[in-house]
Amino acid sequence: MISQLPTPQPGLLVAKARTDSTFEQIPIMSVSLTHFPTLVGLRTKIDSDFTDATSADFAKRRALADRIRDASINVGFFYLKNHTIQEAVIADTITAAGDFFALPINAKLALDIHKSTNFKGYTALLGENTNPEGRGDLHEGFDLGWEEPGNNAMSGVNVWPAETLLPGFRDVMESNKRRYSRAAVSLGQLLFPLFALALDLPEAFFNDKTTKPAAIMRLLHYPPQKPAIDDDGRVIGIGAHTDYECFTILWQDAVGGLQVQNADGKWIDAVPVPGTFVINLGDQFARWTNDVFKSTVHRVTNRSGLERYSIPLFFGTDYDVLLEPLPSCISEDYPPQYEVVTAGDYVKRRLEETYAHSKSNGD
Ligand SMILES: O=C(O)CCC(=O)C(=O)O
Ligand SMILES: [Fe+2]
Repeated sequence: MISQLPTPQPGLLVAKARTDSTFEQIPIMSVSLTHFPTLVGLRTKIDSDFTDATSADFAKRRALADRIRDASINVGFFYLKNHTIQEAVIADTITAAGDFFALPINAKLALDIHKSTNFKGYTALLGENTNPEGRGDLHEGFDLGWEEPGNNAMSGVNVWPAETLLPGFRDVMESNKRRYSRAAVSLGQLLFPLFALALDLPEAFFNDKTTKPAAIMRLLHYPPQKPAIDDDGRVIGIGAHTDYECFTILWQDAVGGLQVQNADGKWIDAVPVPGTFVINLGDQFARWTNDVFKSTVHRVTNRSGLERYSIPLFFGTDYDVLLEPLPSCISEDYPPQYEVVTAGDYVKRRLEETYAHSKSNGD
């Protein structure tokens, strides 16, 4: 495979990186998508207080990218507001998710993710074990992706409940007007140039590496956790983990429970901030940046007594892109930390590990 990296600027970012990520708060960024008219289903929102992610003024884009770099180096998480995904699209998606999870268990298990060859479908309570030291995660999920032709492990068709069983569910997830995933993928495509700038790369650096949005979307439902179920601390909503792709766009409801671990091991609450998404970096970026950008450990424990819903959408690069450390993230004193693998092989391996412990469910 041919290396796609630009001319080396050895060590540049290593020098800028602070590695003592002892953050106590998660920063809030704003993007205003005033120059992004092609997005389907999005409202254009103008807020002059905020730097425009697609401003014609490079200095504004640079300033936003600098803040994103700071968050990426020191926290690995930030909130994004002024994202312009319509509240109605989010609301429709969450209502449909609630209806799906309210189906009888057998109807859901008919779509068990273990039956799928491309990691699509339903994950039962305790079906996933995100932290290998855990005993299973106390959430159920439904995974879908982009049905674009492809020949890799994650591409291919989605699975759906019968229309008679759950009228309108597929339409909400797929129709252009109501589709959350399309809007969120567009938002992700807006973020890639900012991340490139944050890495002192040409803004178009990721364009030819993200030609098929390798985006997996999940509907997640966390029932309230009773104390008894967590006696040994090994069953929580989602066990401590890092995400696998470049970054995640996460919508969370107002219930709370997401926590992010800083370098002291302290768990910082990612409290729900109305009107925002949580953006967090994943392992693909950590590998590309030789850990200069942090793929920060996080978990969810839902002790609210309420049902919690969230929608993560994971953005990776195309399957065959090599996760090579950027020259700016290597120095003589700081050599490459990871073996070079393709983005797709990495994600596939992590997905297989995540579901391995419940494999017999789908047989
Ligand atoms: O539900 C959440 O808030 C987080 C979900 C998550 O971390 C994941 O799916 O990787
Ligand atoms: Fe995660």
